[in-house]
This record gives sequence, C-alpha cells and structure tokens, in this order.
Amino acid sequence: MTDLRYYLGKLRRYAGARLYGQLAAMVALGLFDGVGLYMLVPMLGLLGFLGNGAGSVPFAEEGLETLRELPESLALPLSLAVYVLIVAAQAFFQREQSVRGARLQQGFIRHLRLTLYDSLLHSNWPFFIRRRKSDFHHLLTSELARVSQATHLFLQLTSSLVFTIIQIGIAFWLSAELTAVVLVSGAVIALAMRGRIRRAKEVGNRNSELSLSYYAGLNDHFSGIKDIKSNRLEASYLDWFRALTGRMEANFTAFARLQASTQSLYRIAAAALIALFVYLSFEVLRVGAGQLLLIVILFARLWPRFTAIQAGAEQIVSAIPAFQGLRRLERECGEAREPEEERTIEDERVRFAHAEIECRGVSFRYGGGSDYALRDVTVTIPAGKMTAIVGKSGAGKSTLADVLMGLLEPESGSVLFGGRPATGDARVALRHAVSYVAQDPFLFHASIRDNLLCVRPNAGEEELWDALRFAASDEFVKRLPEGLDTIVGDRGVRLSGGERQRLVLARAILRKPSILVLDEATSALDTDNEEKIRQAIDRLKGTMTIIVIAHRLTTIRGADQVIAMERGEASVRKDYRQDPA
Ligand SMILES: Nc1ncnc2c1ncn2[C@@H]1O[C@H](COP(=O)(O)OP(=O)(O)OP(=O)(O)O)[C@@H](O)[C@H]1O
Repeated sequence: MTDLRYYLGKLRRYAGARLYGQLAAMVALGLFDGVGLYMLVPMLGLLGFLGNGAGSVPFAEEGLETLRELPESLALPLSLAVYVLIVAAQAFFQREQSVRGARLQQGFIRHLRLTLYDSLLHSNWPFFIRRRKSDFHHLLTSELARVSQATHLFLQLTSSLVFTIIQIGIAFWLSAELTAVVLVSGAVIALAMRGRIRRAKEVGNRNSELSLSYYAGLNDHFSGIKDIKSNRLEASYLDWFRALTGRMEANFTAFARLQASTQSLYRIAAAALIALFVYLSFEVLRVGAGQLLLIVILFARLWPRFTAIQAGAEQIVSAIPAFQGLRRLERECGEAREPEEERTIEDERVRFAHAEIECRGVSFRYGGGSDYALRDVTVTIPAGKMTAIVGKSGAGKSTLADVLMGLLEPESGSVLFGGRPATGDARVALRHAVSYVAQDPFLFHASIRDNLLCVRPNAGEEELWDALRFAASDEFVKRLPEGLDTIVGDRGVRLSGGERQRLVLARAILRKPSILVLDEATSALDTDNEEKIRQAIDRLKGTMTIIVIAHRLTTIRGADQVIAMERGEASVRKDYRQDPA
C-alpha cells in the first residue's frame, strides 16, 4: 500500500489542482444522479402511483404541491421536461468529465514514462550490465499501464466512496433503521470477502512474474531468430511459448473467476436484502409506500457501488506487484544516476582535443567478484596518436576501453585527462568528446541519412558524404536504389556485417570526436576495405586520439604504441610486431 500511496503522491504533484477538480466533478456527478432520481417521486405522486405515500418522503409533498398548482395539461409535460433537462445536463457534464479524466490519466502515464525513461538513460553503465533489457520493456509498457490504470481506478473508487457516503446519509435520513440493516449486512459481506482480496494479490503477483518471463523470452527469441531458424529449433520454442501462454491464460481466467464470483455473491446478497427490507418495512417498521419505494430505488443504486468498490479493491490489490516493480526500478535508477554535467559538447571537444590520457594503477572487478578484469594498469595514451590494445579473448581489452571512456569507474587507481582526474561529472562529460564503434555495430530501423544525422542533426549533405567516403562506404551507398534514404532494417539487418561496420564508423567520424575508440570495429571487413579504413585512420592521426582494439595484426599496423593485455595486466610495447596475441 505504501507503493500505491507513493504513486498517488506523484499524481497529486503532477496534476495539482486539476486532481481535486476531477474528484469534485466525480462527486458532483454522483449527486446529480441522486437529484434526477429524487425528481421521480413527485412525478410518480402526480400520476397517483404513490397514493398519499409521497408525504412520507421529505420535500416530495412540497414538490407535488407545486406541480398540482400548475394547469393539469402542463404539470406532467413540464415535470418530465425538467427531468430530461437534468439528465441531459448530467450526461453533458459526464462527457466533459470523462474527457478530462482521460486527459489527466494519459498525461500522468506520459509523465511516469518520461521520468522513468529519463532515469534509465541517465543511469550508469554498471547498472545496465547487471540487468536484462527486456525487464525495462516490461516495466515501461505492461507494468506502467497497470500502475496508471490502478491509480485511476483508485481515484474513481475514492469519489465513489464519497458519493456512497452521501447516499448513505440520505438513506439514514429517510430511514435510519433500514439503512443500519443494510450497512451491517454490507460490513458482514465485506469481512467475508477479505480472503478474496488476498487471492487477488496472489493472482497479481503471478501475473507480474508470468509477463516478465513472456517479455524476456520474446526478446531473447527474436534476438536469436537466425539461430532458431537455421538450427530448426522452432518446435522447442513453440513448446515454451505454448506452456507460458497457457499459464497466463489460466491466471487471467482465475482473476476473471474471482471477480465474477464476487459480483454474483453481491447480487445474491442484494436480492436477500431487498426481500428483508420489504418484509421489515411492511411487517415490523410499517413505513409508507413512497418512502419504501425511494429506499428501494436508492439501495438498488447504492448496492452496485458496494460491489464496484469490492471489485475495484481486488483490481487495485492485484496491481500492487506492478507498483512495487516500478518503484524498485525508480529507486535503483536513482542510486545509479550519473552526476549531472553542465558543460557543453563544444567545451568538452576543445578540452579533450589535445589531452594525454593516463591510467594510474587502475584496478577493476565486475560486480565486486573475486577476479580482477583490470589489475593495477598503468599506461599513458598520447594525444593525437593511435594506440592499439591487443590481447587474448577475456584479457580485459574492452574493460580498459570502458574505463578510458568513463563508462566504468575504477575500483582503485585513477584516470587522468591532460593531468586532470576524470571523476564525477567530468567522467560523464568526457563522453561528449568520444566516438565509440563497437564490434557489433548498432543501427536504427531508419534510413542511412537518419542513422548518420542522429549524432549531428545539422550536418550538411557534403559532410555526410565526406564521412561516408572516410569510412569507405560512399560507393556502396551510391549503388543503393534509394541512396542515403535507404532503410537499413532492424539493427541494420538489410546490410552486410561489413557495410554496417563502415556506416557506424562514418557516423563516429561525423561526430568529430576528440577521442575515437574502435572496438574490433573492422573485424567484419575484407582486406581491401580494411586497408582503406586503415589509411583513413592514418590520415586522422594528429587530429584526434585513436584507440583501436584488435585481434588482427593488419589492423594495428600503423599504431604508434601497443598496449598488450594479459589477464587484466597491461604492458606497453612500441612495436606492434611484438604483439603476443
Ligand atoms: N558484464 C560483465 N560481468 C562480469 N564479468 C565480465 C563482464 N564483462 C566482462 N567480464 C569479465 O571480465 C574479463 C575481461 O573481459 P573483457 O570483455 O574486457 O575482455 P576482452 O579482452 O575485451 O575480450 P574479447 O576480446 O573476447 O572481447 C573477462 O574475464 C570477462 O569474463
């Protein structure tokens, strides 16, 4: 419940006065509903349905008198017209309120999405390497929708409660004894239903677990779809899918059953109560016909609210795991938030353009494990030169690059740029000056142009082609039927591995970085294209610091220095031919 309260607080801060306006409108609508209903009494009296019973209903006799003073031909049409007007006004008001409510709810969802997405993007790199990406999808889509829906439902429930209390007040005024009977019965039923709330929470927990597995599974399967297809693994994945969706279906059905039986229990209880009323009214309390009619109508409307409150409570409780999951993620993002940086991209480019990078006794372990990925690494990377990092798989090359880029913070030792330590916001700001090209390059499902412009939105056509030429990709882009406007497919699937690598390299250059990091970035290229890139990198020397991680000796031929990594330890060699890898 504290998690629900937390999100209600968020809603209050987000919506401000609008929230109270909305709640007041919900209550006003409920009252309006009651007025329309109450108007029926004098009308029924006018038609003679109540005999002298209207007198037992407060204000009904006065209303009836006013109607009787009017000419007979006018009284009924006039009172019916007033009734229709009241209901029409209520319908109009209801429409307005529904639209405002939807706007408020959608605005709140967007606000939650934005704050969560922002926190995720500003979380540090170790936060991401510890987690499954599909968990973020799950929380940002399905769980967030459940949270917003439950928050909205809670508001509806609150206004429903206020209105129910008002109606109970009116009912008390009409007949305290009968109302007391209904309330006691309602309380007894609510107590008997407590176990159902617990069951709703269990179903909600299972729902969260199952949908988490569903998202994670789908994500893995479609990421590995090529493996599945080429190894004919469809049948086993289908079995998994069938089993999981079967459990999801059973869980949803269990919840529907729970809700449906709650409804029917309340309905049966309502029939029993009405029967009890009629009996008590005639045989024991001897209330008038008009009063009895009004009470029956009032309770016929009041009782469904009790049912709705119980059903709403079950639904809200079933969403509590979603509240907990979302809040946990928010908290963890908050703890992993990178320091805010106030410097501009240009500041950083200038600052790092001619800065020598120095690692002094840097050690690092992943997740506080016992194995060091980097052990007491002391190296200097000269500015404007090309440094190669070589070593066997698992030797610590990528970890060293991540530390140099400020993605990972050393456990001990320090990294200095131009003699100044890169800590706190400086470590984050440093990345403005870095362009990184990974072994498995990432492209959006968009055109080549958009994929390039995302790093420098105002780059001109000529600059795009210059970058492409640099990365030896101008020729293949020109050959494509739609040139720069060709859609590359999901993660660039419509291009070859080498073409993807070259495009990402072009993008990295277009950014005009001060430090260029290539992590096995030419591994998918043929000898000709690799040679072209090597020559282009040679030309870049002097304009930026280049760090190349590579296995192939050909890639690092032009390196000014080689850092050889072995089990997390680094040694510097001047000549690439001494490379032990
Ligand atoms: N996210 C991680 N969590 C835990 N351990 C990790 C993680 N990433 C890397 N390691 C471990 O750290 C060590 C260094 O890994 P790193 O990726 O830096 O090696 P590498 O030299 O770049 O290897 P490769 O050439 O295969 O990419 C390895 O023992 C690896 O198992």
